[in-house]
Amino acid sequence: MDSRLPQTPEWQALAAHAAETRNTHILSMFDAEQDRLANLSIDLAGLHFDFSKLRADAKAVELLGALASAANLAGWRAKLLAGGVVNPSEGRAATHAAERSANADHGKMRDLVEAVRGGRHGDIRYVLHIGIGGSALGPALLLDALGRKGDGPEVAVVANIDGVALEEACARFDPAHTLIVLVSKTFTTIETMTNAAGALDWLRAGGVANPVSRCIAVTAAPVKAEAFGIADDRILPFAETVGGRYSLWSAVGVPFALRNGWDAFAALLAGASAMDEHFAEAPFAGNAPALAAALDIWHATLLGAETRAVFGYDERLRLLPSYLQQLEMESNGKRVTRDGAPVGYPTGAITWGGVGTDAQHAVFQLVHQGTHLIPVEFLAVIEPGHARGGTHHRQLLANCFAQGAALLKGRTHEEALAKSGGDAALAEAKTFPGNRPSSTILLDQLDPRTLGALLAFYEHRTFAAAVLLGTNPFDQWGVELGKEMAKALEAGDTGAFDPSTADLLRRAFG
Ligand SMILES: O=P(O)(O)OC[C@H]1O[C@](O)(CO)[C@@H](O)[C@@H]1O
Repeated sequence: MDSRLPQTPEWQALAAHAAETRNTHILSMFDAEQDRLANLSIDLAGLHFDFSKLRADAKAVELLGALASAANLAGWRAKLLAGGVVNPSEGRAATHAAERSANADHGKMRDLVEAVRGGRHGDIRYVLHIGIGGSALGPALLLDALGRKGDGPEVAVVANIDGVALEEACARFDPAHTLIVLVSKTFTTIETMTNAAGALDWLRAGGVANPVSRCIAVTAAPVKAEAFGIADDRILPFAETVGGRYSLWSAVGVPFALRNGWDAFAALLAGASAMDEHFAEAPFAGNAPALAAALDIWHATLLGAETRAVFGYDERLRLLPSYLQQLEMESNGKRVTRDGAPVGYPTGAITWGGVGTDAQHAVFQLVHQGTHLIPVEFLAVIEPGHARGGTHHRQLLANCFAQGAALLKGRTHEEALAKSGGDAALAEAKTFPGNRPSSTILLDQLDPRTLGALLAFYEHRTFAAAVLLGTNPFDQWGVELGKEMAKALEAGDTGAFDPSTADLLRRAFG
């Protein structure tokens, strides 16, 4: 019995099975389970999920299914999708899926997007999107992945309070032709409000007489945006129940719609909606977000993998790891259950990653031969994102698939010896343990629809993991303390701080 885990039969059965099989070779699972590949593969909405190279056998999947039933995943999922309270610490629903349903009302956003793109707000060639966290990472990913296909204004996303970020973006743009989109759910975030003031100064200095008339606000606090001086017809509200890191489907996605047009934004929502339907209806073993979440917990909580790595073998997905870091770590980096009881077991893994093939030449040494257990997720797109011919793309995909195969198979000492002229020490250095878990997500193409489905998959996977862990994925109290302390520090309050912090403050501020 594992005393750190909940004392329920489902968790204890999982713990016992994990103890028995933690070193079972994944290749032997392929031998023992005739239909392993088919059982652990799911196809939907232009995405192919292959979980067969993860280190979980058929029994583990069955026990995870029992855990999902005991945790009432179906009930929580229904509650989420019906707009029930799934965020108890804030007494709120989480209505991001409603933003992409047939009933969502994006009329005001659409009118504004079409007016700007149609030239009815002047000759707008540039958009400065100012926002941070969930008010930046999703839009930045969409624009980086798909923006080069857009024909609307060029967009720069400015997040950091470091003035370098704003200065760099402004240097690219002409104030006479720039629209500012201020995105903040609360409309109080210090970074966004500071950058907003800086951007207005830049417009003013560039000869724009009434800079605030060049702003659009996207917020769940429209009264604050009005107080900032923004006219009602330029305020795009979204619901309090849409969490920042789940908000790109709401008006927070406006810069992508401005760049790529309304049809592209609608296709993004349609792809996400297809994933919502799948999540709502597919039984556990064939439900991509639910199964992925359960397998995440198997590796993180039961096998003790502290991190999980994500590598998109596609330049257009280079911002995916930072987007997922917020989605997964702000959601599932929790130390108490939704009832407020401390958990005694690992919750969300640390998400990190990069882009392939670059990462192979940087961090893969540790992934292949280091001492940590790291489930790796590979993403690749069958249709190339460029017109430079097949060589680039064949090599890109071959490298992606080779990494998963190498992590799985490894290289034995004997094989390494043959490559080391009989030098045993060298052979040991050249040995790869193998049996390292990975999953692969293969996209037919990267377009708004498939990207929408992919991001909705990650959202539901994050939610499903929280349900299995018994935690609340929709609050983020852990970001508050540092914010409060920064305010006090900035105001020069050295007294309340430890000697090291007080010294740093003296050195920097005098
Ligand atoms: O949209 P806002 O209110 O400016 O908040 C930005 C981000 O700050 C956070 O609250 C964390 O500090 C995120 O959850 C959020 O996405």
